[in-house]
Amino acid sequence: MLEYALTVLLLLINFVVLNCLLRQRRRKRTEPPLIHHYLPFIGSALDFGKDPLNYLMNLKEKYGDVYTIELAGWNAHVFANPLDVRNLERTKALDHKDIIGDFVTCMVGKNHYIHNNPDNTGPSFLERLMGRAHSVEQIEPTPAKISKSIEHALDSNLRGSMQLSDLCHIAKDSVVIALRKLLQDVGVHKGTRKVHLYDMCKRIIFDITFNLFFGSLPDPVKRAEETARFYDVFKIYFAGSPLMVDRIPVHLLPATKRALAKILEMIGEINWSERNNVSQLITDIVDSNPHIDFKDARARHLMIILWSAQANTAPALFWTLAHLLKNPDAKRAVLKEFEEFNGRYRLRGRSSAEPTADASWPQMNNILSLKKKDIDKLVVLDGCLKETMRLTGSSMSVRKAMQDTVINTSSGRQYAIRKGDYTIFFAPVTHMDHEIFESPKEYDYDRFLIGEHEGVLSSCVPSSSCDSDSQNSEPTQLLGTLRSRSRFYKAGQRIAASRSIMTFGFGSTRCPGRHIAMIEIKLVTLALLKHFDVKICEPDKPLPDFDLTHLGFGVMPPSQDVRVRIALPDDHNNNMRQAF
Ligand code: HEM
Repeated sequence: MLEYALTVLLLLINFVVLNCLLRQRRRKRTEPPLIHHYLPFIGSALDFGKDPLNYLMNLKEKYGDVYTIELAGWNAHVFANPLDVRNLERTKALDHKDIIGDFVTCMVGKNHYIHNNPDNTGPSFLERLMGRAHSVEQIEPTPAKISKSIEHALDSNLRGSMQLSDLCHIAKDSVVIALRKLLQDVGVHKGTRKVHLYDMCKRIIFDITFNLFFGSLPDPVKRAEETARFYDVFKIYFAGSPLMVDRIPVHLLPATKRALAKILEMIGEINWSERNNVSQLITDIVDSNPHIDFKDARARHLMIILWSAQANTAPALFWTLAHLLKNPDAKRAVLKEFEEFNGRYRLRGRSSAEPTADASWPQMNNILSLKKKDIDKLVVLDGCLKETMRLTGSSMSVRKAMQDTVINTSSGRQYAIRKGDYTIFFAPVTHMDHEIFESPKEYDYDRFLIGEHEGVLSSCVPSSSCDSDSQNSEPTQLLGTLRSRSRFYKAGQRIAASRSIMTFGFGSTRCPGRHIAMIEIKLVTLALLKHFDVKICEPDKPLPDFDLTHLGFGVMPPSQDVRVRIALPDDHNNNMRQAF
């Protein structure tokens, strides 16, 4: 009996080994160098997961700018030179729709597609959404039309400059209301309070995003209660979502599954007609199909928007603040620029936000009166955000070859790519490139600036004055001379600043929410650092490492939270009287 079992086992092992050998990919002459792995299917996944940047950089050193790895069953061609991004963008056969569709399907635990891919031979967008309850012909508008209108809604409402100005207008109220709610809840008006910075960023970004996109209840108390109810459920789902993206079946994550079901139910029950300022993006998505059966799919779609708008913005805000708090020169320069801007334009604003009953609480009129075009002028702040995006961005832009194709590289070589293969561009490979950025691991707040700034910044009136709330400083040459840096160089070739930071992906599919994300982060940063006294509790401790579970999504969250002390500035009341 034992002999029989052993023979079966040996046969089985032989079969598996033979199968793996036969299925092993063989490189064709025109294809990129192929890295062989000991573990079939898993391939590079373990090494990549441990230390992706070093793993890919070592391979680049050995094999050059383009090579092929097997990553958890995918044949992935890694492109490691930002000068090749333009060619990747231009290659029509490369597509991201299946990738996003797959990602979204993981996120909601069932088939759900954001784009209708005409090349898909499988069930279409609505067939998937509706579990085939209806044939495509029965549904009006058609799946392709709905998909198109959602794509259009994302594109026009998040990228158009008029629409962004409108969003910015609502966002500044949302920022002031969210900050006031959170900081008064922890008791900052009663004295210094210690809070966890990342936790605070997640709460603030949720409050802003939810009310900015989904609109808000007119009654401030009900608005706050509703936001808190949504956040309590959302945060459980959010914590489990990286595991869902890693394809852990949702039924193995009971808390996440319950939170997902609950949040979809809550979204489905929203009465849009009783809300103020529902964004055009959400209105367009809600209107994209009036069919009653679309309700569940619509809730899933809105949930994806809610998730996409938080997942990277919250960690990006955390790192922006953490780096500014760790680097007093950077913080001083940001506040100095804002003061000069205020001094020059004498910002005065009116809020649609309810005025606070507590007169000693900052009204933040200078934040409330900022317009998008004003924010665009704050180049030092913008430079700090870019530097943060560079240091913390881990986006992995993946495209699928929908047919056999050839990609040219900047070195003049051509590589054949097979239909069904993937191309990968991992942003940190560019962000940490010594040829493009000097000392790339360091935070250098003026890396993205050019102009005669050094003397001006360091000669800025003593730090206490730079930190003060005074609005009276005369404009100096600072605003006039500093500009955002528009290009970098690698191997003597120009790289546009937009391609030197790839945290938002690249090409036509670059994150549509990037502009509003930056606006939110800039508004919160200014409001918090300008109107409150914020300090890291343990200033000598280095900032935490990255939480690698979010690798490839965009911005990596911290592996640990950082405690900060927040208080109203000592001279708050005096300044308020002087300034307003
Ligand atoms: C710091 C903040 C953010 C970062 C780093 C970020 C990053 C990204 C990345 C890397 C992609 C994939 C792009 C590609 O495949 O090339 C993406 C897609 C997307 N992002 Fe963002 N994102 C941020 C904020 C937002 C916000 C605030 C929204 C608001 C709604 C948003 C909505 C989306 C959507 C809808 C997609 C899918 C686009 C499509 O496939 O058509 N993102 N984001």
